[in-house]
Amino acid sequence: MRIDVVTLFPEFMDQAATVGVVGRARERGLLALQGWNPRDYAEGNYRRVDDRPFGGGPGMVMLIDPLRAAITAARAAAPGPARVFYMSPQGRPLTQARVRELAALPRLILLCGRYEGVDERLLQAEVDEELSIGDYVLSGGELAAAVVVDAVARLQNGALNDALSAEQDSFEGDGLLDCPHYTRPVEHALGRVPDVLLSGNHADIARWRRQQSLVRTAVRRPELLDEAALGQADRRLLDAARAAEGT
Ligand SMILES: COc1ccccc1CNc1ccc(C(N)=O)cn1
Repeated sequence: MRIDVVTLFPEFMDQAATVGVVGRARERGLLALQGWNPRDYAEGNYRRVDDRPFGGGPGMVMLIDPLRAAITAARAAAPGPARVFYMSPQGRPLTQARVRELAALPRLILLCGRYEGVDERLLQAEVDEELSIGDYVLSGGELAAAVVVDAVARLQNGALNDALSAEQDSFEGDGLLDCPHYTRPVEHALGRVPDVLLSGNHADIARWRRQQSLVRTAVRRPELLDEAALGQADRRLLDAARAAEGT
């Protein structure tokens, strides 16, 4: 997979794209990443990339032409069509289901806005879809782009060794919250590891983890339960947990 990021601060992406799983995916040739700075395509000796908003109001708006030239250069840098996404609070909320769809695409171009945003004519002409990582406003789209890069990178085959298959088999794969995790020591001032996890009984462990995910989702994010594909066994686990809690 190739991701091109159009941003006034390409160095911003460097760290997020060098450490951990993303860095490893790049080393393994699973992900190619390149930044494109609109300022490199800005005309004039001030190399303007923004200007004042028509209609007045505070702040600045990013100019069409430097962005358009950067997007065109990014498109031309590799073969095949690329879908262009604009990171914006006005975008479609990002979910793991959507991340899985994005991770299957051969190419993404992520457009990062700064200031008050981008001239609407550029968005209409060049952007296929606006994406939001949540209902809040950041000073620029770069952090949102780094979130997308990380989320799709870890889904590339070979990026996560065995953890991804576990995730997809487990509940995050079908919309439930994750279960609690424990490691050494068994006994600690903060408490003891649940005995089932020490039992070596893989069926009991899987059942306990499923039940924990179901209960957590029911308590913290009940709206996710409605969308999750719960089986008969799931409902029994939830009922048993509620009976045990006396809730
Ligand atoms: C004032 O900033 C803007 C104004 C308009 C568009 C983009 C920006 C860049 N900022 C962003 C970008 C994305 C998200 C998100 N929720 O995904 C939050 N903020």
